[in-house]
Amino acid sequence: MTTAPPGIFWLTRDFRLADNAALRAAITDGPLLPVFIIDRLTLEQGAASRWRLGRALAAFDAALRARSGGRGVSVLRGEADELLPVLMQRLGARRLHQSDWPTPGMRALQARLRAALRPIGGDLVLHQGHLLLPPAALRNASGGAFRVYSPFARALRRIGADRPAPDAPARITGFAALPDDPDPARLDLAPDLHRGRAALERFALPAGEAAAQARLAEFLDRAEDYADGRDRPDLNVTSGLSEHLALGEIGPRTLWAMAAPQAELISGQAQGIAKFLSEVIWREFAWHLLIEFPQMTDTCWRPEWQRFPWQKDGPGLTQWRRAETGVALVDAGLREMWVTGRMHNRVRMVAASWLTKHLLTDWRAGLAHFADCLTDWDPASNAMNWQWVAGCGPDAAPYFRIFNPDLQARRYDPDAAYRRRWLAGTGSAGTSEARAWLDTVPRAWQVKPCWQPGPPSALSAGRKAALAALTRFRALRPEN
Ligand SMILES: Cc1cc2nc3c(=O)[nH]c(=O)nc-3n(C[C@H](O)[C@H](O)[C@H](O)COP(=O)(O)OP(=O)(O)OC[C@H]3O[C@@H](n4cnc5c(N)ncnc54)[C@H](O)[C@@H]3O)c2cc1C
Repeated sequence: MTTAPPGIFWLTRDFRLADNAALRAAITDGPLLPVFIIDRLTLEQGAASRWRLGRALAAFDAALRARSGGRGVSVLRGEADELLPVLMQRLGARRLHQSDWPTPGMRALQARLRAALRPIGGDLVLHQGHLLLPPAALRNASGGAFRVYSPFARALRRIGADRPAPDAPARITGFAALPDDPDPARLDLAPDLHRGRAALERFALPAGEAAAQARLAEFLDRAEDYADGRDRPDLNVTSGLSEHLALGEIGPRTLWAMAAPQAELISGQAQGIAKFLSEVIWREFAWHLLIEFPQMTDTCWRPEWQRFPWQKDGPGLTQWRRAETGVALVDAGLREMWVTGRMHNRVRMVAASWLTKHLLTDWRAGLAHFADCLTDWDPASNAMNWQWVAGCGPDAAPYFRIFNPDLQARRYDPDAAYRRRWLAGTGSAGTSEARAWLDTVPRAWQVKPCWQPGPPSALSAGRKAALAALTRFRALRPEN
């Protein structure tokens, strides 16, 4: 008896059953064989994001097994362009389905894979799922890509993002597991997680598609506070959906389809949900920019900024990485990120501004640290936001916009609850969050058990030095 060839679904960042065109297409090709590959691109990702990816994979595997008579994801180690052609030839499969994840590294890999498939008559079929709309659907009046957020957002709203998102298939016929298949639930994708996994595990939010949908529903019920409260790190106001979106545990289309009608129907929620959707459009904007300008992750969007004399290294950067700058809001945020893999957006902006403006340090050093520590790491959002804060990105903050972290703290953390949570130290007033940070930092850092503020003059001196350097640079390059 010959076995029918499988429908191969190459999982990358789309750990969901619903709203997954690649999965659907694979199912129509034959019994489903979902394959995840631990390749160079996976291993190059930051440790926290890899750790989170492992949880997404395990949750997806469990959800899939529940619908396919126990058949889960096959995990391979190696390079996709070497493994997949051999696998397809062996199993007689012609097509390989993937949800497109349009990073520069993935684009290069897809090109190599296509070249390797050609001689055997195989084909890589890309499906949309990571974005609301493909870049070709959103062009400015001259047919080019938008470089400014507001017209981009207006165009997206005009076209509308509310396409129907297909449900998860009720039952799936699975293909037999591959020999020597490791169990996704037992895989450790981040053995090099240098702060240990205890803290991340303790503070982790539930992973997986069901958790993502529940989180969205729970957020929509309390969205009325979002417009006014989203900048407050001391409150639980934002959705916390970024990890789920980054890993494709929920598709942006599903999110839009669930949220947008509520913005119109439920009085009191409308403003909050509209603001929330405008943030989701920032994510979309970041990806459209990355597709247009793949160098964005390591090259200044504005070419003249390539010459800015950033500090590359030094004690300021080390203190910043170790959350010992002496600036309360900055250190609190960096500690939160170290321990939980998350950091509130307002605090990300202030921490990034401190590094790039007060310390005049290269935004790429900050981007790399965030990429290593964030569980919601997203190459497009990370790069766009770092460039925005540093002033060298598209539609960026003006060069003279230098956040005053103390003013920001007073405004957005008015009772100092957030700062206390992360900086309280080990004494009787210590919080479990602050202790968790002390427990997880490497001994070699020799951090002090009690957080100490830096000299108040650092704020004004840093601001003055930054303004002077930025003004000098601007005078040299008036096109800035
Ligand atoms: C320097 C810096 C680096 C960042 N790096 C990342 C990153 O690696 N991954 C990431 O997902 N976000 C990044 N952000 C954006 C933002 O901080 C997070 O998306 C947000 O904090 C996630 O929390 P939330 O899901 O509760 O957001 P909510 O306020 O509930 O927003 C809903 C969704 O909108 C999107 N969103 C919100 N704000 C932004 C924004 N400024 N830019 C792009 N999309 C946004 C996210 O997908 C988010 O989940 C970065 C911001 C800064 C300033």
